[in-house]
Amino acid sequence: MTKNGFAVELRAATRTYSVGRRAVTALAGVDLTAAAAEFVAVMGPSGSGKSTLLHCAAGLDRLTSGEVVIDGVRLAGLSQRRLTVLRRDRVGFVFQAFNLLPALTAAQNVALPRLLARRRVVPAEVTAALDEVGLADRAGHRPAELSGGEQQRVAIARALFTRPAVLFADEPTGALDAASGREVLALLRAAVNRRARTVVMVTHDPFAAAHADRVVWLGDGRIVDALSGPAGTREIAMRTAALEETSSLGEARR
Ligand SMILES: Nc1ncnc2c1ncn2[C@@H]1O[C@H](COP(=O)(O)OP(=O)(O)OP(=O)(O)O)[C@@H](O)[C@H]1O
Repeated sequence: MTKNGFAVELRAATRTYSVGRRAVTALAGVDLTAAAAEFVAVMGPSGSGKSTLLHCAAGLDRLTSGEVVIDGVRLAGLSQRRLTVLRRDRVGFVFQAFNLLPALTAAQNVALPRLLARRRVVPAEVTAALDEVGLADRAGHRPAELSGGEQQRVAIARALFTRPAVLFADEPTGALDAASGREVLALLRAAVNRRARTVVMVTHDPFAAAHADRVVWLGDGRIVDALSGPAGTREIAMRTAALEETSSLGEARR
């Protein structure tokens, strides 16, 4: 944890892309922080900037202006090499499509980031990481031999294995059935409650967002609404519907 208690901070985060001669503003000055042991959900309509926010916050993409600080380290000041090291050591990422390596077993997938960092891997620790996601008995299975929910649980074990300051999750339940989605959300919640990890999750699903401590909504690259304190699925769904109505009215007027 940093002195100010934030695992991740975005300050006036702005990202524009050039598309031909046009500039597309994906993020237009976002201020967002996630405290240590906090679970933040990011919602908003398609194209509102959610993935861009997550990718910039995780150091997978660079801001055009503004700043990202992870665990007290400003990303802008880092060389490519140091950024890679910070991403490897301090950041976990879980994707909608699991992104496991198909040729490796569950255990090898979990151990891979540490092996790539040329760190020692203790087999018992890999087993413990898989045990924590309920898959100790699947350690030798390859992704094709696991269900989607099981693959995502391996991906979570892999992301948490380096004990990251922050775990970013991009629609982690988007490709899962309801029961598997619930298991994944319970694991993310447990990582916050039991391991004091910080989670920032992009989701379209109000039920998923209801697992967070705080929900923020993006619209046109800006934060347009926020709910602090745990909120129910209904409340989140109602706010989402209201914002989507406002944004489609805005589009119709343009
Ligand atoms: N690499 C890129 N080049 C050009 N434009 C981009 C790029 N990435 C994102 N954009 C644009 O930036 C805006 C925000 O995109 P982003 O993918 O962050 O939205 P999103 O909220 O994650 O959408 P979705 O829910 O559909 O995934 C969109 O207008 C998108 O077309």
